[in-house]
Amino acid sequence: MNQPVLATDNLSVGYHQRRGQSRSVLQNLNLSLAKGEFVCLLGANGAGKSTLIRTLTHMQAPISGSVTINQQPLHHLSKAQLAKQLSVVLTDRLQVSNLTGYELVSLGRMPYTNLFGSLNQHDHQVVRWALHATNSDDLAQRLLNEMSDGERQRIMIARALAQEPAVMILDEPTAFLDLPRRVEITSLLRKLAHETGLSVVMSTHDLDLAIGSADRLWLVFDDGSIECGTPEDLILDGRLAQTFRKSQLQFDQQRGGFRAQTQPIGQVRLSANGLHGQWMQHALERAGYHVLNAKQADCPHIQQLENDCWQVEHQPCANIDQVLAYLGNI
Ligand SMILES: Nc1ncnc2c1ncn2[C@@H]1O[C@H](COP(=O)(O)OP(=O)(O)OP(=O)(O)O)[C@@H](O)[C@H]1O
Repeated sequence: MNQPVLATDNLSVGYHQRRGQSRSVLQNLNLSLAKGEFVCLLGANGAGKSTLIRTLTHMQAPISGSVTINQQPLHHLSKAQLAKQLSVVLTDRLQVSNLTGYELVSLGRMPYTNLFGSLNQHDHQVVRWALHATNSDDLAQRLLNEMSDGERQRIMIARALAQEPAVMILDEPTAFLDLPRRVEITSLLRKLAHETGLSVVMSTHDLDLAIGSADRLWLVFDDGSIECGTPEDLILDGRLAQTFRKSQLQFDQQRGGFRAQTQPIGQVRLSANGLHGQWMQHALERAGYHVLNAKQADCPHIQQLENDCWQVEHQPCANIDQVLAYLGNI
């Protein structure tokens, strides 16, 4: 395997307390991030994601162990050297200001500019490239305080990209966004990783998006460890379900999502296929039924006649709503 771009060696992260004591939140981490890899960091609230991100980005000292970037320990790098290797996008609602998008992205060139911060031709080229790569050309002349949260997040990613780092680390970049914008930002980060060779770690609570787009997940467990793997391996071997086992949720291995753990209100048998069949199953489970497809079950049988045309026992139903209503009256 190629050398990792970012790696941790027996890293423990946490907080120093009074009287020289320390409280570690995550321990003995040996993480590695490859070139061009897109990783999502997942874990329950308070699991330690932000603490890890602050430590990986040198904003907080480790309790023990070390972090290296391109084989160099973080603490050996000057601020400017580190900024050329690593850029950070934090959770906090972005501070609105009267800078234009272009001016903000230009700030990403600070590690490369002279004392006065003047940009040369190459710097301007990189700024324009970063704007373009994040689909933000149209934001260049717009004021930050006139942008939506999604637009501001894109421009913050462009600023981080203008640093031309090897690694970009983002703490919940999709936290304040609606679903289409969350999908847009996640796809953008994945694309940047795969097309430009940037290595990206983003923490998120968007399980579906993480499963659907990350090359690997870093899963934070409540014992302070982190398990790494492809989303599919972590689903199949049950580790993803285990991460959130304390919450009253059940992980659905088939669909790759969590469901509230509830007692089923009854059993039904479903004979259906295709898209309509999938959504019928979804509706039945949402309504609280345990759905079987085995023939032996002695329970109401829902049969698909064609697309959204159903028969429950001998009752024809024209849509899912009618099936649920009929079942409710049996
Ligand atoms: N400044 C601090 N001093 C001491 N303990 C802290 C500090 N900040 C966070 N913690 C504790 O460290 C643990 C991990 O917090 P952290 O914010 O890293 O979790 P998280 O996974 O990012 O949570 P969330 O998903 O809610 O953002 C928590 O128990 C938290 O209370």
